[in-house]
Amino acid sequence: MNVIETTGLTKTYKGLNAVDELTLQIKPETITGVIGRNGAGKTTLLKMLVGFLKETSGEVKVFSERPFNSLNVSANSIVIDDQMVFPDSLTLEELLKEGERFYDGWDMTFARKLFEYFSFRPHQLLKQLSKGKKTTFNVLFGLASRCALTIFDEPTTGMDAAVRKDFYRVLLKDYLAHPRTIIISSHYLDEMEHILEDVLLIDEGQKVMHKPIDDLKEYAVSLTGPAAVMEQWLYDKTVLARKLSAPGTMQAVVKNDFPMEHAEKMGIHVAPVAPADVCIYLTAKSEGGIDDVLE
Ligand SMILES: Nc1ncnc2c1ncn2[C@@H]1O[C@H](COP(=O)(O)OP(=O)(O)OP(=O)(O)O)[C@@H](O)[C@H]1O
Repeated sequence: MNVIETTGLTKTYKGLNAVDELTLQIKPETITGVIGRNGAGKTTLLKMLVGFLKETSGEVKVFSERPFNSLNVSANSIVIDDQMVFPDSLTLEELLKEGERFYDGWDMTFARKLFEYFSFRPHQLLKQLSKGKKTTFNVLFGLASRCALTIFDEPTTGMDAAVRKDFYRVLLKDYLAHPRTIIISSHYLDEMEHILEDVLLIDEGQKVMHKPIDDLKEYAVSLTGPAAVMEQWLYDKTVLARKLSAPGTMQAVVKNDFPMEHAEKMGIHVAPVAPADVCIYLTAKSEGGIDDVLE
């Protein structure tokens, strides 16, 4: 049975559908990346999944229950984001103890190992930490909770590259040892694609695609060749983007649903397109880029 099921899920703010008729299913024991441009509706969706926000219409079920006001959903899920609110007066050590008290699956040994590895001190207060260290503590808290549904919303904001790398590594290792349903919303798909099983791409509140990461890796290819040949070749292809890359040469990104040898025979060079780039092309607002603004 699915851990998450939504049908026509919608959240409206003053006439704007932040999440718009979203229908989706997430299986247990998967790591799903939620990807989308700024304002796509990621946070709004994630907050509805854990019952922080009430849906405007449609249906959302988590562990077969409507999350809003559900004690069962709140005891078995956690959202890690930069708006996590912990009591100001508690030390980091006391916060770990609160985590242990609240979450049945909390692993204090694991929490303390991470605590030591990231050089936290027991008597520190969260508000005294730097931005990156605060995020790291939040992530530690989320990992140690071992919640059946663990959601990280932009978890790496403020972390330096080395800590981000550690985070992906410890998340994957801990997930393999203790499988659970994990959702990560992030703008860094390229950094974390190796830990994902599925990708949910949303744009303007709607689902653009929900696929295994391996399918996304093969979703599109980049073609480069003489402009005249390319023009002809592209007429029956699904073109995600195209541009003249040099005089007489055209580059295009197209859906990978044709035999590549045909293109190569025409003198067209075929190259893979990274999943992060596929997501950018699929949610691009127009054919141009920032350079057009400067012209
Ligand atoms: N409390 C609110 N009141 C009014 N509009 C809101 C509110 N929260 C979010 N929105 C709007 O809903 C849309 C989706 O916002 P959301 O925060 O879910 O996007 P996001 O994909 O998480 O964006 P980002 O990547 O920038 O964090 C945006 O247009 C945002 O302005």
